[in-house]
Amino acid sequence: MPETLTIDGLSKRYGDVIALDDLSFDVRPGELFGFVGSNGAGKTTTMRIVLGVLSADSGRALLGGRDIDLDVRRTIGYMPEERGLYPKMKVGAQLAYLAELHGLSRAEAREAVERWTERLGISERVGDTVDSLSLGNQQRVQLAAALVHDPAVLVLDEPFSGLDPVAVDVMSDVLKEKAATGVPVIFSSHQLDLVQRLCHRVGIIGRGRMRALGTVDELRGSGSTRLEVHAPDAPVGWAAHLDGATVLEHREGRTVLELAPGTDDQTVLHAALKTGPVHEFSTHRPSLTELFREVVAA
Ligand SMILES: Nc1ncnc2c1ncn2[C@@H]1O[C@H](COP(=O)(O)OP(=O)(O)OP(=O)(O)O)[C@@H](O)[C@H]1O
Repeated sequence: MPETLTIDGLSKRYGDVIALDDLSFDVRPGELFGFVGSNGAGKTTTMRIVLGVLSADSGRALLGGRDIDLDVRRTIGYMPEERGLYPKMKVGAQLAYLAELHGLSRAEAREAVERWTERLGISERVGDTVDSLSLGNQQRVQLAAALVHDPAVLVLDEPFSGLDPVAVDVMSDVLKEKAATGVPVIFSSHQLDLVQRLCHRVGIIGRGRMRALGTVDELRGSGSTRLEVHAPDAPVGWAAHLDGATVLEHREGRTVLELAPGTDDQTVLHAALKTGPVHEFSTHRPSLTELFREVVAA
């Protein structure tokens, strides 16, 4: 039965560095959750604590309300940032070994290795050692390693970094499919266009705290809205006194305004129409990348 992954008040210091500061969020069954943040924001630290390879100073990680002990940990599919494959071992043997380590019988392991190497486009490489593969193919093997034991939750640290566009598509499809079966999937990434396209919800972490959390639409709707108005007869200062609107630029009848959350854009349109014809009136919602910059700079 699919279960929720809960991060509950995690704090972690390394000496004077506060890596995590009372961090809480959850990843729900069937959800693709994008975990984004600047370098050093605390993503890897969080994921390592979830896996139990690092201990928190305080707070807990839970799966289905249960502490993540050794038994629960075996049900997690994990792709560590530093990757974790044995370079001299053959791909097929390594994946089968990992599957058996997670409790599959030999026959089940063989079947799972065949299925996932086929799905991830590396079936011709099962007899090769990991270190003879390109980095992108090693990453596909790493994803196969996270999947062969049919995990109850997927925790992936930068699974998309260094992949070619075809591999990005394969990785995206596999993550979507896993989520569609009810598995909670969390992955970190700096590729925000990809996160925007793929994820149900996104958490932006900064200096160890969750700075923004929600669906992509919620996040983009919560930021400031920009409006571009082309009113050729509008004099300079026509929008200077509109409540909730800040003029960012005014040039040759084109005005770019930033609207505070909750400001009605129709008020701006009425004001523009009072100056003469309005040839263009368009809203521009911030992309996840623009929003990220705002949140991180705050
Ligand atoms: N073993 C360690 N010893 C000391 N400080 C550490 C250690 N591991 C992480 N840190 C510090 O903890 C903070 C969080 O690091 P973390 O690796 O979790 O960030 P991240 O969000 O994964 O970054 P990136 O996007 O660069 O991978 C950083 O300031 C980092 O320098």
